[in-house]
Amino acid sequence: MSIHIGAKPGAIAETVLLPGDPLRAKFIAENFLEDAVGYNEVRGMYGFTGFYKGERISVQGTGMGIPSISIYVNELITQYGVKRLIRTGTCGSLQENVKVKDVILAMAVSHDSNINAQRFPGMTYAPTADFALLQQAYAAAAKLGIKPKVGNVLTSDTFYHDDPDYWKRWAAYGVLAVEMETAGLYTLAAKYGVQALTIVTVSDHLVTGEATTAEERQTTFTQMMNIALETVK
Ligand SMILES: O=P(O)(O)O[C@H]1O[C@H](CO)[C@@H](O)[C@H]1O
Ligand SMILES: O=c1cc[nH]c(=O)[nH]1
Repeated sequence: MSIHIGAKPGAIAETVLLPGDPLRAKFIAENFLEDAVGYNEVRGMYGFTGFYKGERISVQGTGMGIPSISIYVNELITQYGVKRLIRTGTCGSLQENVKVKDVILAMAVSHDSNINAQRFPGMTYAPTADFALLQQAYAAAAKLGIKPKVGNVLTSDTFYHDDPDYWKRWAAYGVLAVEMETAGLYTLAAKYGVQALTIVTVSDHLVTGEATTAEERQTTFTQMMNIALETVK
């Protein structure tokens, strides 16, 4: 057991899917994995291990924001030997041509994270996806008939910004969408020499104001799960 994950040694696979929402972790385990067994309920942050087409895979909720995902990613890598981490999350589109329910592969990530600002004082680190995983995910998506957007996303520490137009600067520089964890995930994966990729589905649109319901976010964004699972099978 680690401080925040109640799993026995060996109970977590080397490949882990990471949704922010623990109920999405449960949904993935129940609908996409065979013989899934729960290994964590600490803080209600569900974790399960099962099989997808014979490949042993775990799925672990991470909570929201870099501080929360960093706790799980640190413990998964350093205490459970996890080697491949794929975030399956939601995001807000910053571009007219990136529509609600589109899937994005985060090739790189911009951020306003104070955690990385403290980690690299006076310097700027550019967190990026693992190239092999990115390539495999793009190929897997093509085989599934899905054409994901690929590019730069924004990881923000803040969901409710004081300035409602804060995102427009990022949008002007081609950033596709905003979420809250990928900069932390990619930075820790680089630190520990393991593979990471973020696949996100657009749940709402900052340009048009469109939005999806919590239930849709939990249960209908299945393309990204299929891409993630086909990537690592
Ligand atoms: O749906 P998840 O994976 O939680 O991702 C997005 O949703 C949350 C905000 O509503 C943040 O965690 C953001 O990154
Ligand atoms: O972090 C997030 C996720 C979805 N939509 C947003 O605007 N931000």
